[in-house]
Amino acid sequence: MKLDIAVLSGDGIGPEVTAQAIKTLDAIAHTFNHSFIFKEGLVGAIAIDQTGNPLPDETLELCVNTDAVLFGAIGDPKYDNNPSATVRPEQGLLKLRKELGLYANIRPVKAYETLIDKSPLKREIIEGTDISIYRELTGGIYFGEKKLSKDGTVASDLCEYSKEEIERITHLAFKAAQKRRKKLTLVDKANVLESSRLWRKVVTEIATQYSDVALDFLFVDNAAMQMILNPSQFDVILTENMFGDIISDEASVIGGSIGLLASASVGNTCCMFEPIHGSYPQATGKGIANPIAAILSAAMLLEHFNLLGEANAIRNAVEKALELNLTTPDLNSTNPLTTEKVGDFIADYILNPEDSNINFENIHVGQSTII
Ligand SMILES: NC(=O)c1ccc[n+]([C@@H]2O[C@H](COP(=O)([O-])OP(=O)(O)OC[C@H]3O[C@@H](n4cnc5c(N)ncnc54)[C@H](O)[C@@H]3O)[C@@H](O)[C@H]2O)c1
Ligand SMILES: CC(C)[C@H](C(=O)O)[C@@H](O)C(=O)O
Ligand SMILES: [Mg+2]
Repeated sequence: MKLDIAVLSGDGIGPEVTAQAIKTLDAIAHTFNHSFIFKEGLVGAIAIDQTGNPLPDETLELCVNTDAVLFGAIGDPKYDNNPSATVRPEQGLLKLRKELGLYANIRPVKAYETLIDKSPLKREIIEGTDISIYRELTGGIYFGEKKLSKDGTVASDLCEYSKEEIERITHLAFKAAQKRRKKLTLVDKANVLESSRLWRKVVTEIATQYSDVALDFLFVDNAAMQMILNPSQFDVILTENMFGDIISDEASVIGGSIGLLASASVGNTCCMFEPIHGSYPQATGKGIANPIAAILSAAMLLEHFNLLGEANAIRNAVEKALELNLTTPDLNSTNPLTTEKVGDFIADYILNPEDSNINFENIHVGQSTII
């Protein structure tokens, strides 16, 4: 298969982790005889620095005219720490999601057996956890009208949802639940918010078309607690934009590191794949960022194009790295590998999964090659 992939590495650790995802996709292309063409575009703080615009027109055009977008991360403290900045890196990401119509963001959360004892949560709590979070991505409070009074003392952000916005992601979430453990939990704040009451009404109506799926509801404050107390109760979680943002970072604790959590953002025509983490500016250039979230985002890209064997080859290589403790400091405090070395190992394992010449015991930080 030939795929054109727009690469938007962005800021901070974005370029480092995205480079490992590309290395992995190159190994897949080589092994399975595909052609992946990568074209780079500017986004975020680096785009502001170079063009004054967090999403230059050329980048948007590149993304519209490609098969898929691979996104790194954006964000820079020089904008985050300046409340009066008028242009922000985050605006580039939000505009991109909106313009590409990426209304559903799918964030899988899983407890890897080999990492369970590294999680701050107890084994018996997280064992067996396998959740798919369906986060609405182009509506709600992120995109409602923003106001600041003239004297700068009153501010507001409107949280607005239409029936159609709720319907389209709800169908995707129910279909996903049908292929999984047939349970869907709507996370909302319907005891307080009118927008949440609309979510409940619409989701309840649509549930009649998916009678094999058990639907339940949780208020977001309780859901945040349940995520830590009893995460294996969840199968598919459906939720609005901001709640999904927050509970997915929280859920990453189950896996052992946010550096493991990938995502797919889909709409009617375009698709984008990105780690759920941010630009982790403190780690920029240090080689300590975990590249696995970016690499698993590449696996989600392949799944989107029905390249299931290829996606599995990535997942197997990632699981091998985790099993052998060939990981970055977030998961391995005693003998960590660099971002690049983890990427090297994963790509190498894809190329030579059965190669008995790979001596896994001899992989050390500081070597330029794996063997
Ligand atoms: N999709 C995105 O591009 C995205 C997502 C979240 C935050 N951001 C932006 O990123 C910047 C930093 O935000 P933040 O510090 O709140 O969130 P962050 O996700 O960048 O980092 C939070 C913490 O998570 C851990 N972490 C994140 N990525 C990691 C990785 N790959 N490997 C190991 N550990 C990792 C680190 O401990 C880090 O301190 C901000 O500008 C924010 O707006 C961007
Ligand atoms: C950077 C920010 C706009 C973004 C979001 O809130 O959607 C991020 O936190 C994410 O999870 O992708
Ligand atoms: Mg987030």
